[in-house]
Amino acid sequence: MVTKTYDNSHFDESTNGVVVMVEPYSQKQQIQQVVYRILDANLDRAREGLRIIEEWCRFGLNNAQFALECKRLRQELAKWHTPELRAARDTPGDPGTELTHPQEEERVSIKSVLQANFCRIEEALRVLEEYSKLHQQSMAKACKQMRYQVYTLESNLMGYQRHQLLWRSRLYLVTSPSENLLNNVEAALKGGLTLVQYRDKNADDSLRLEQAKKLRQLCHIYGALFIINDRVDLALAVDADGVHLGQQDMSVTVARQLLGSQRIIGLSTTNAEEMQRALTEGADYIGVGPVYETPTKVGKAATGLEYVSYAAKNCSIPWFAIGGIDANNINDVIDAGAERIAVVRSLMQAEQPTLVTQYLLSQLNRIKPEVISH
Ligand SMILES: Cc1ncc(COP(=O)(O)OP(=O)(O)O)c(N)n1
Ligand SMILES: Cc1nc(C(=O)O)sc1CCOP(=O)(O)O
Ligand SMILES: [Mg+2]
Repeated sequence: MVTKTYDNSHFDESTNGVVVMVEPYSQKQQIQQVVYRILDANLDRAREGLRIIEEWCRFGLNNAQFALECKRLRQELAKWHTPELRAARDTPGDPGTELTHPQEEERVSIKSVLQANFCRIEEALRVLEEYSKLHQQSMAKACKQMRYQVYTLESNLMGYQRHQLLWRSRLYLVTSPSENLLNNVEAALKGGLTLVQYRDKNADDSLRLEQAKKLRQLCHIYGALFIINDRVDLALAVDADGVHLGQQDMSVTVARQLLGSQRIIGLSTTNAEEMQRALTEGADYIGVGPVYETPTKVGKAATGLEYVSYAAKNCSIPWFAIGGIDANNINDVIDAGAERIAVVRSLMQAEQPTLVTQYLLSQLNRIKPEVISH
């Protein structure tokens, strides 16, 4: 005789009212409810994350293409969010609503908001893919496809943001070894700097790696781009925004194969021929110089302002005049046609890098914004 009772027991006339155990059926139903709750929660999670990204694409970037892709994905998810899944919701009984992670509270920039939400969507889609295998195979397949579409969206959007910021950047700080490296760079970032290159020709790799990681983090906090001089491997190791190459370094073509299209590749040029090669090989920006002879790059002859004027007329990608530029001669360089400059000593040896950054930017910003285009 069965004496145990179960929630999903039923009255069976054939046994004269004796309670019949239907445990296998009951368990199956309970598991189905759990699966439905998981699907319901993760459909919401993925859609919320997409909405957050969509708002930035729409209002922050004014980019209809990215915004539409987010909307399309949200709508596709909505199709799978059926009433039976919604009916399984039990928010008061969900212990997860109380759990937060400290990182959820930390959002230092738009980039970190976007990255956190892409991560959230991708995780949710992975959960949906796995659990919907217990519910509906076609849903599992669709979620897998959507996950790959979100990876593509992430890569395209993050790359787009990088390139937008590159085009908007007018002042570029190339660092030199300094005991005050981080403080100096931070002071310049406080002045509005948006582009930083880590350059140390002599340090050990372990020190380079340590400093590059710290600088990347700092730039990330201030929403600035972080580029590594010479070394593609280091750029990848610290997840930098890109690399700056010289004529003697690895070619742009090979660097592009290693870094992909979303990261930035810059190339030094000293003449029209090198500029043309940089354009043909697909560099994202070039250095134009040395405009003046400089102790920072001993032995490299100055190109003078003529090459600056040539770049102003012929270069279709962002270019930075570099070499011996400071607060005293910046207006000569601007008058020759420069819209963007790169400096080492002017900021690394400044007593007040914030003020010097603000001054240099104020001079560069006198150039009409419509001149700088993408
Ligand atoms: C913005 C910018 N322009 C030029 C250079 C010089 O690069 P390169 O010729 O490779 O010389 P090193 O900097 O490696 O000594 C640069 N770093 N940045
Ligand atoms: C690193 C570098 N590259 C140059 C080039 O012309 O390719 S000039 C340069 C040094 C620029 O330093 P400063 O601002 O102190 O003169
Ligand atoms: Mg180099």
